[in-house]
Amino acid sequence: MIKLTQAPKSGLHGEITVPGDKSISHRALMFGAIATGETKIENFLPSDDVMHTMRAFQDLGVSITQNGRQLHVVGRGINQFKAPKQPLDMGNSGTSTRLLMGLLSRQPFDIQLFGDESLSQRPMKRVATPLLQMDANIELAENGTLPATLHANKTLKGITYEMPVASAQVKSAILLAGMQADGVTRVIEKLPTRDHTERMLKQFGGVINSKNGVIEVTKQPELFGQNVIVPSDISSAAFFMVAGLITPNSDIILKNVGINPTRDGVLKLLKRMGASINVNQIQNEGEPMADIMVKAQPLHGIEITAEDVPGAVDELPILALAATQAIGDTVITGAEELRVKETDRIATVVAELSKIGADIQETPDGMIIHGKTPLHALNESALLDSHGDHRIGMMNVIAALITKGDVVLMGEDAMSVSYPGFLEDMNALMREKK
Ligand SMILES: O=C(O)C1=C[C@@H](OP(=O)(O)O)[C@@H](O)[C@H](O)C1
Ligand SMILES: C=C(OP(=O)(O)O)C(=O)O
Repeated sequence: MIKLTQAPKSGLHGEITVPGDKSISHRALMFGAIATGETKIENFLPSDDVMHTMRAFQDLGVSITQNGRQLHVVGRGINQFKAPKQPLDMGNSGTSTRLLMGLLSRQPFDIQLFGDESLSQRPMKRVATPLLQMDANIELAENGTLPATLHANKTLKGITYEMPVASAQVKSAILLAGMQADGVTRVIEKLPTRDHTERMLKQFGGVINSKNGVIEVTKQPELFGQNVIVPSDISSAAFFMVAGLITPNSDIILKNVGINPTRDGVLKLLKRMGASINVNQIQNEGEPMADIMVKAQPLHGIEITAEDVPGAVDELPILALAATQAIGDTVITGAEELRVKETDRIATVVAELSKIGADIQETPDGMIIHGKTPLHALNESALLDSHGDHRIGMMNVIAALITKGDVVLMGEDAMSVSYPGFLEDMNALMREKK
């Protein structure tokens, strides 16, 4: 349990570089492991989730050495792993689990995957269903969850799969299996989801075509080790963007943030709320990056609908906090995917922000937030809870900056799932302006 603090009257100031992107760090490890030759990863994110992916590959016989945020992977080539001696521990990480189910669906030995309590409740059939159609041999627990067994399997066949949910994890699992399958694998997306897998496959010398929502891949003969530079995670940066916008007198610069157009929904939505955010692009190739400048300013309520969700799916909790400080109503619909994340994020966002006086209602597929409401600890003191969910923990820390009264946070450890050092970076922005 930790005591949270309000921002100083002079606001938040300074320049920070948030850690590397979680989605890209997972994928860099995966492609490094199946490539031939060496892969160097710069600005790797050593967070709890990504470390579970790293240890899984070590259990599969891949040599990986870590030096802080630099990683060195000696690839084994596709289908060249060693049989692991024990079940692979996926911890809290949906991305590790779902992508590895696809990547490891054609190995000559059985592999078991298990996860923590939260991950063991999340739906895995969405990945197993298309993989079974590809002739993978996957067994899940009766209710379609972990633990999973990926049974030994020699062949996979390509399929055409129309995605029933907008999910980059499902798409990536199919593509990672499709790279090892006979024939063509085609994924059809109604709404675009993050395309880091597609971009990285190209960087590693693979061939993949994507046009008008149809992504096509065939068997990849060989991939080649690369130097990967991981941009800073826009999902982590989003907490400080909102902090800078809603905390009076603030101005913050966020360096080297990944602004892949399939991930930058938070910028688009904040701009729609009236924010003027300065985005100075510094790299255009591979994964685009920018320095982002935010200043405290007034916001107004907006409608966020299903089309907006995939590009900002992990940022909706912090956007809900921004909406409490926006004038007018913010109505979020088409966001039922939030119910199957680390927690039911519709329920946990509403529960937490209600504790500090937000006017917020839960709906089946989203929430309605009436702004602008001053936040204050009801009964002088508020006991906030991460519910074991990193993004809910960080949302609470940012909320406390503008909440009157005593605020404490339970379950703060969860934040290291995606952002080890979050509180230190937060504190650095709180130092009084010189
Ligand atoms: O592919 C990825 O790296 C991710 C995809 C998203 O999940 P879904 O595919 O379930 O939407 C996102 O919520 C998660 O944090 C990371
Ligand atoms: C949903 C998330 O991650 P994952 O699905 O990998 O657990 C997240 O990081 O917010």
